[in-house]
Amino acid sequence: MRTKIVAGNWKMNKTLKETEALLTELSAKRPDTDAEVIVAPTFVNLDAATRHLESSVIQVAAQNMHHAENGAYTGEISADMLLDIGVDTVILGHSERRALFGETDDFLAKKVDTAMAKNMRAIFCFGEELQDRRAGNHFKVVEAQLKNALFHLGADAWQRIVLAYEPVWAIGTGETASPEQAQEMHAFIRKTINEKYGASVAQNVTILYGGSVKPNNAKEIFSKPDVDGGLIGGASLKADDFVEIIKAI
Ligand SMILES: O=C[C@H](O)COP(=O)(O)O
Repeated sequence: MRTKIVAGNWKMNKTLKETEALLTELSAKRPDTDAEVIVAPTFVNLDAATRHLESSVIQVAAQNMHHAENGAYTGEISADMLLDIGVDTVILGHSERRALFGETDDFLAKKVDTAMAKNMRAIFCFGEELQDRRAGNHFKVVEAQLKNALFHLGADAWQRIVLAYEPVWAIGTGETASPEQAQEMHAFIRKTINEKYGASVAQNVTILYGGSVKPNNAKEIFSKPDVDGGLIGGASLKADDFVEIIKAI
C-alpha cells in the first residue's frame, strides 16, 4: 500500500503569530485519517512549527534547501540546519523555484543527492508549462524532468522520494487539471518509473497532484487510482479548507 499524503505548501505566507494560530486550529480540527498530513511553513517559522506540533501527528517540511554542506551561500539553508530542528522532509524543485530562481534539473539533482545522503525525504515537484501542453509535449517534458533529476538514484533511494506532479498552468490559477488529465499523467509517470526501476519501486512511490486543489475538487482528483494525495498551496492557508481536503483523501 502506498502512503497517502496531503501536504500544505504555505509558500511565503504567514507570520509567526499567524503560523501558530493556523497550527493550533489545524491540530484541533484535523480529521482522523490514515494519510500523512504535512505542512511546510516558511524557514523562519519552521523551528516554532516543529515545537508547536511536537506531540501532533501533523508533520513539518521545509520548502527548499541548498545542496552544499555549509559555506558562503548567503540566504541559503543546509540539510543539517533542517535536521537539527527536527525537519527531515524537504520540498525540492517547486515550479516557483524553477521559474523565479533559475533552478535547473541538474541543480535539483544535487539537492536530491544531498537529501538522500542525509537520509531525508524529498517531495520532488515537476510538471509542464502551458506552452508544453498546448504543443502536446507535456509527456516528454515531464519524462525529461524525472530522468534528469532522479534517474541516477539507486532503487533504494526511492523509498525516500515523494513525487508531486504540478502542471505549472494549474498553480495558483484556479484552473485545475481535470481528474482524467491528472490520472493520465500520474499513470505515465508510474510507467516511466516502472521501465527504469521495475514494478516494486513504481507501485510504491507516492505521487501527489498539485495545482488549484480545493475542497470542491479534491475528492474527484484523489479518487483516481494513481493519485496518492495532493500538494496544496492556497487552500492550505485556511484551516477549514485544508481540513476539507484532508477529509477527501
Ligand atoms: O505547492 C503547491 C502548488 O504550487 C499548488 O498551489 P495552489 O494550490 O495554490 O495552486
